[in-house]
Amino acid sequence: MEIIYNQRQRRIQFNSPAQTIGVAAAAVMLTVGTDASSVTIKWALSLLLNHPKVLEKAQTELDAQVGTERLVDEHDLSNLPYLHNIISETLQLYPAAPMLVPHELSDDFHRDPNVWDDPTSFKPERFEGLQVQPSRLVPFGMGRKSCPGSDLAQRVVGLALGSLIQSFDWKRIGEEEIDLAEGTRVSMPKAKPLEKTYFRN
Ligand code: HEM
Repeated sequence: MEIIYNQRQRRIQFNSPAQTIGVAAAAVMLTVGTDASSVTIKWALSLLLNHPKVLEKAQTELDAQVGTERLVDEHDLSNLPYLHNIISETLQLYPAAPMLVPHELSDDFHRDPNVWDDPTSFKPERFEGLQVQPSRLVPFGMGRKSCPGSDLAQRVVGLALGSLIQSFDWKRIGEEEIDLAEGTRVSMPKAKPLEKTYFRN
């Protein structure tokens, strides 16, 4: 591909309209991919705030595997199965890019009671011992057109979520549970923004 910088007009040109469309589409996908990852982190934190015992278990795993002197890094991820289970369960319940998959027939495929026991409950334990590969999760799509960013997304979400769990003791502001209503953008954000109080002893 030939990319030309047009100095007078101060803009980058591609040598065909098809290339321009291709590069624009890639930029959109990268933006949507980044958005999907950050939306997934917010859903995971919201679910953890509503399930303090799961949060405590994740913190215990991080403290045992990584310790309290440093933040989680990429090499630790393979030793943090429970953190992965939380991410898998979050993606099953709130897949961050449902509107990217126009060829999916059922909008509730990720909560199918024929596939998942008690599908609407947040139970990361259901993935225990399953060795789930990110690319095999339905929220990343299936087959040849499945998400090429699934591995990256799992790492980014794992590192960000792990660091947030390590660094703060997350608590809800009051007794009331976090509202888990779904918004309507492409990456299915939370309808209501996540508010929280947090501290780490
Ligand atoms: C939690 C985060 C993410 C989720 C849930 C997600 C989900 C999806 C889904 C459902 C598709 C459509 C698959 C299909 O058509 O069957 C898709 C496509 C795609 N995703 Fe992701 N994605 C995420 C993160 C990312 C990241 C981080 C990147 C890249 C940096 C990325 C790049 C792409 C690209 C380029 C496509 C289009 C593939 C094609 O049409 O051939 N995604 N993603």
